[in-house]
Amino acid sequence: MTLGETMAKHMLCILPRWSARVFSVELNGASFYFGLSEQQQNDCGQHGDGVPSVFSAVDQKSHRFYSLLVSSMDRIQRARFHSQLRDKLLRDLPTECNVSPMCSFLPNVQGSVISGYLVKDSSERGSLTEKLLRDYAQHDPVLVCSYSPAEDSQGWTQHLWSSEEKEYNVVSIEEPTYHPSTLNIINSDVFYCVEEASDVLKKCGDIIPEASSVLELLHRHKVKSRDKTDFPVIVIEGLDATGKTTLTESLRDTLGATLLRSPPHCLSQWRARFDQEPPLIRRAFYALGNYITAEQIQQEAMKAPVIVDRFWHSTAAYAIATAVSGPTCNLPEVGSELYVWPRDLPQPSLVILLSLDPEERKRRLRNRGQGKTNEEQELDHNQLFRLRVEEAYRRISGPACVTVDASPSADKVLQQVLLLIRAKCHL
Ligand SMILES: Nc1ncnc2c1ncn2[C@@H]1O[C@H](COP(=O)(O)OP(=O)(O)OP(=O)(O)O)[C@@H](O)[C@H]1O
Ligand SMILES: Nc1ccn([C@H]2C[C@H](O)[C@@H](COP(=O)(O)O)O2)c(=O)n1
Repeated sequence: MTLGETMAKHMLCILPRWSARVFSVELNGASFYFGLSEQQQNDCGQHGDGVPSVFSAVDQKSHRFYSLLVSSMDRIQRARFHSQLRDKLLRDLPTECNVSPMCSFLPNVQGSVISGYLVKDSSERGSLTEKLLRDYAQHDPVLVCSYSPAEDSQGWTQHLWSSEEKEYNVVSIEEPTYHPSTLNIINSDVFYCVEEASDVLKKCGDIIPEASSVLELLHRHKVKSRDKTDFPVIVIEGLDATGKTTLTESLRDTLGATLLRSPPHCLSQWRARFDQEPPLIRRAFYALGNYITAEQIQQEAMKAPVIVDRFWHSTAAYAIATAVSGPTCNLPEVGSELYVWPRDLPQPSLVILLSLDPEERKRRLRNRGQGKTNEEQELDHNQLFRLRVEEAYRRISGPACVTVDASPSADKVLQQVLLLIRAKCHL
């Protein structure tokens, strides 16, 4: 079957429910929603005040809009093509084109999100953009639509560039209860069992040879059981530069404990490689790192207390905060299943979250003067992202984290944490 035939078959699955789908565009930090209607109504109530604001401003009528939704059937291919598509659009389109993240989804239906981009073209040479996007529609796994002012000039029409060339009225809709970015988190951004994360890495063995090495290590470090360990296991969490390294090393020395970290040292050589990959693959790598660390914890906690620098709280909190955009109210609600600890990952005895005023954190980062990962730079530049990570940390349950103010001196923070450990773990 050719790529075109495979895509046509896949599109047939989407199209029957096309008009039930909602479209969401992320523009200047806000989400805009619109829907589709198949009926041709002359009634201006169809559009009128209800024209979705992405299209509503008068001057927008001189622009051309296009949407591209990634429609490959294979989810690894879909994840990789989604991140390549943005680079491709920014490289190929005239500079007057603006590219914003968009997606289409069935309201409140888990796993229904199809991601893509909205292109707003303000260039004089509209034909160039159109020619380019027609070429994408033919050769790439994307479903392309264009938008034009409706004939009654009251609203907008969506033209689907499939073999059917169907048209729909663009209609305004109410904001859905759940932000679409929360709908595809399970086993795409956050993994709730080892099999789901391993499955992702198994499927990318052909394109990422390092994936097989990670799986081999995982096989050698299989978690044996979830039985209670002889000695307590204490996890230290927090944003970068909140003092985790400083504290975990002091705890190791004071308690005569073993210090472990997630991802474990044995994965360090592949971390940078997986950090370049889209969230599906990157998060699966970190999820598996937790299972390898869990096996090391089980071994070591038979002999002495164990201190762990980052564990599942970090994996889930960063993944959820990245998947969701905008303010913290877009996060999955408190008590959501998305915050629940994986059933096959042994739980630590205590999780401490170090919290620090953003200005002091920046000061410590400056003083330390090391290079930063993209996500660390994002924490610096994007205060909404930082708030989402911190809030997601606090919402994770079973075990929930105990927040400790990390602004006093390193010794005071150590004493405070020792008090908590002695109270909770009877050390
Ligand atoms: N309580 C404290 N008061 C003042 N400075 C501190 C304190 N704890 C740590 N620091 C300093 O802040 C900087 C960051 O600390 P540290 O490396 O321990 O943070 P971290 O959370 O492990 O960071 P990362 O996650 O990026 O590795 C270091 O220069 C450290 O010496
Ligand atoms: N168990 C873990 C540990 C780390 N991560 C991710 C989250 C951030 O992107 C980054 C922070 O790690 P650091 O730079 O402090 O080593 O790594 C994770 O997902 N799970």
